[in-house]
Amino acid sequence: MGRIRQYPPHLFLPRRQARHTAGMTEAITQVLRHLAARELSEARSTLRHLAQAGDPEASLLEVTLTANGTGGAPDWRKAFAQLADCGARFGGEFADQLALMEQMDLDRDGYPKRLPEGDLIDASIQMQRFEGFLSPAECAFIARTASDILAPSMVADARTGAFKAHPVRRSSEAPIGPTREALPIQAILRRIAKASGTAVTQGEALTVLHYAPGQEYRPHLDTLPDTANQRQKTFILYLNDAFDGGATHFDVLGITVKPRAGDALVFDLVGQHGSPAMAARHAGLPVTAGAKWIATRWIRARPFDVWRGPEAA
Ligand SMILES: O=C(O)CCC(=O)C(=O)O
Ligand SMILES: [Fe+2]
Repeated sequence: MGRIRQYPPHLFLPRRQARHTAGMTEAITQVLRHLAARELSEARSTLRHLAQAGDPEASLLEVTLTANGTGGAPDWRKAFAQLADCGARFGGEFADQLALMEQMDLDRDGYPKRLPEGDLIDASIQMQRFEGFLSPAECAFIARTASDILAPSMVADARTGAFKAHPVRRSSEAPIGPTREALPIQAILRRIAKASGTAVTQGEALTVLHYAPGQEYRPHLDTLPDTANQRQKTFILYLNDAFDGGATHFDVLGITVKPRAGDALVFDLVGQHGSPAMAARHAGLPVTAGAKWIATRWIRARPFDVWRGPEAA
């Protein structure tokens, strides 16, 4: 429903850490200014200086941007080595992230050593469910990465492109932008890529969605009406199940998927000739009690650069 013409600015804001000195705060602000202006290599060199001076917040951001290739070539191995080094020096968030990744059985490039196994639910849109795709700690980490920037979901007006609230989509959401893609998040993005048979570069920013009681996402197609790089697949992560209602319902196929914490669901959005598959129409049914948390990765036909904007790639 509607085309997403621009990302909200908070997509590019890192989650702030509490501990740093006044001088460091000023320096980090400089980095944020570079990022906002898309001066990515300038941001990286300022970060390098700060990290060398021993600033943990700058180091954490540098690790993230090194791994996802912001302002330079992506380098998981270098980023992981820096995270391990900071974990030994600072502990805290660095050590927590390393501990989370120790449970993941990753290869040297951050990919899972084994392919997650899915169950085929429907062959016409290659719908597969993965049981236990995420651990409880991973679910919590994803939700926590975006919980401070949740904002009401908006839909772009098809005529003017202006964002506005719309009853088709009543939820809160927050994209996990490139500055928030801590290594555990990037490892999960690689798992999603492997499970969906796509490249990690094809994904849009992983988006956390939160539904309060009464909220829903009415039947819709995830394909975009006007794009040169169409969405091919939707990958949904169910982060919790302590709520009533809120199933994912495919009205054309007559299939209802009951959310279970840690499960994942993937399905094709387009048919053989690249046109939208009506069978993929789906809804997030109204939540009747509790809060529903999911995260969605929409996967494009070709590489997609979040920094360059939704339709630049
Ligand atoms: O909330 C759901 O179960 C479906 C979410 C959805 O349609 C989407 O993220 O594209
Ligand atoms: Fe959807």
